[in-house]
Amino acid sequence: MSKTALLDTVRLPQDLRALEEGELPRLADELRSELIDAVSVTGGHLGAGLGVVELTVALHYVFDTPRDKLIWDVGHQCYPHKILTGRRDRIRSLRQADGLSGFTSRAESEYDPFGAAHSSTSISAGLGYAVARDMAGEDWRVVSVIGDGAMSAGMAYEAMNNAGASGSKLIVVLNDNDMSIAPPVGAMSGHLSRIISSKSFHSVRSVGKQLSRRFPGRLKSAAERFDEYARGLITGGTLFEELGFFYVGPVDGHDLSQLVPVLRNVRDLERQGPVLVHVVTQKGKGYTPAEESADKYHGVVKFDVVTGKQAKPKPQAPSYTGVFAQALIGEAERDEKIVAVTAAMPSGTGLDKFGSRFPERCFDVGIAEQHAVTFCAGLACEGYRPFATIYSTFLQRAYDQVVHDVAIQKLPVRFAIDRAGLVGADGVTHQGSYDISYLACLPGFVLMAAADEAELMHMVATQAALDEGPSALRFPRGEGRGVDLPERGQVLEIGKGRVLREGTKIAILSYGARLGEALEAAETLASKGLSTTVADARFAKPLDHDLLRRLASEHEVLITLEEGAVGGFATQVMQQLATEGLLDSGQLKLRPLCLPDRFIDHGKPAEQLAWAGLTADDIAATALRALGYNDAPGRERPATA
Ligand SMILES: Cc1ncc(C[n+]2csc(CCOP(=O)(O)OP(=O)(O)O)c2C)c(N)n1
Ligand SMILES: CC(=O)[C@@H](O)[C@H](O)COP(=O)(O)O
Ligand SMILES: [Mg+2]
Repeated sequence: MSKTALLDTVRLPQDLRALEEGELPRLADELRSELIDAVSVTGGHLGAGLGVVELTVALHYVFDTPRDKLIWDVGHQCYPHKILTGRRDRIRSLRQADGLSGFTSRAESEYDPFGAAHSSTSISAGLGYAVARDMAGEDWRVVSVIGDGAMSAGMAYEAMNNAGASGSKLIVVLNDNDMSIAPPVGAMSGHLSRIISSKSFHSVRSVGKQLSRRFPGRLKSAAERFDEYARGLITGGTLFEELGFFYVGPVDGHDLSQLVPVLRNVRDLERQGPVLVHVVTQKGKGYTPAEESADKYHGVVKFDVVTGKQAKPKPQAPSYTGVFAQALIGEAERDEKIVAVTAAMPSGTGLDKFGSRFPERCFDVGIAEQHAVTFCAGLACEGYRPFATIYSTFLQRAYDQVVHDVAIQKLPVRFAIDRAGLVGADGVTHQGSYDISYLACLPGFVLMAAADEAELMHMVATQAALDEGPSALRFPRGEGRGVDLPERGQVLEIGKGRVLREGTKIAILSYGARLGEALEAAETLASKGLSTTVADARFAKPLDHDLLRRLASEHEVLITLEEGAVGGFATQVMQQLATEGLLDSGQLKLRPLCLPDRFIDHGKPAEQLAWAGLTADDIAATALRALGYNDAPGRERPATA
């Protein structure tokens, strides 16, 4: 029999449920091998999936998915679930154009009842499902699987507060691997560690086995006895119980002989209200390179399965994140009031470097973007200069804090918005598409976007010096353009852009990192005898009114360019031009190039840029069409879907 024969017989969870319980460890081993092999060719999130292999097998074995709803928090650990739910044949297309999503997706499978990728939504969604089920008088189960890192977010507590007081039956599996992307932070993490290190943890190993012997079946009496037994032996004094949950655990999440009977009994518990099963796992489990690495192979590029060595391409230029971190460290050397805050993304934002240099001035608040923003607001009230360093997509979660706690109070919180624009393989949930739109409408904000890494340094210096009110600086994922870096950033004049190339017929006004494409398009147009100006707006707010007037009155075509959604920079420009009456004559051919009004899926960044119609060819074609060259190369850019 071939090594993967058992996994080959399992296309769907119903096949898995036909196996003998004793066969499950072997299936788990094969599943783990398949996961490692698949991710070695696609890259992606590996450590979290390795840690839930046994849990995934046990959940699909015990619960009647998809009738029972299994909701994974974040969804970055769901590759084993995808392999077992009819998607094994496409697993090597993960995160690639037209391939499987790297997260759960309702559009992809009936086994994904709720789409995710941002954390800590699973208990709320699960409770919604459970209440809907009860109102409809139906009887399926709902299981939400949430990590210890995701437990640090406010939403998880809001949901537990609601669930604990509700009579709806909801099963929450807390997958506690004592890791977030970085080591977990905060008091809750300490609470979980204390539960695990308490006596009850050591007894549960035997308790799990006892349970399986004593209560093997689905009989009501067994379930009731389990209820009593568990109450007496494996619960006690947890925060979850205080919140109205029936707490079960901790359970060894890699021991199927514990997991299966415990889950089975929880499934059959004749008790209303929510249950929390505390499962202890190891991130990266079963793959030595992952287990031994500091980040447990949370996210990897393609790698060699034997050595675990990742195929990281040699960088051509420093990353924006790296330059940001160095620039901020430089500013902080000169200004002791500068502090920096991350919401569980120290390495992704470069604040790990800042934290090494200034441990007392760097704060990882956990997955808690809302708190991060208001925490910064409080720091600013006392004269500190906080940099709230948050990915564009995750800052969405803290919008009211940005408006209510920062903007209305005119507090000088500096938002350093990394991953602004298209992010590649993480896809639709992680695109940094909206920050320009959602910030530019707020009075008093200063908004900047870096066209290259030297500009990024100037903008960090500008933010550091800006004490009057809130500011935001956006920059993309990945490498910079390889420009020379200054010794230190220079403070820029607020609201002033710069002209990089003078022309007479066409003007391209770029905001942010697509300036390179604008310059390339200008070359193409110039080669056709069409003289083209290229300007870098630097600021979306306040706008450079003089520059706008000049570009609008001295050119036949004005193209605005940004890697952001409709309602962003172009909207600000059009508003200003219209207000000044510069559109009244009807002479100017104004063409806004921004992200199309649809969600952009996973793929390579270059593919996504092409889908969005923001390549140099697209820019040139837009100018040509505006001038009546209807046979211009490039695609007609759809305004909407
Ligand atoms: C709102 C939000 N902030 C940040 C992230 C980035 N992020 C993805 S996974 C993760 C760690 C989650 O830790 P945990 O829930 O314990 O899962 P584990 O990776 O340990 O399995 C973080 C911070 C996110 N997805 N969503
Ligand atoms: C699941 C998640 O939200 C993070 O792991 C994210 O994928 C990190 O993205 P970067 O690779 O851009 O840091
Ligand atoms: Mg974790």
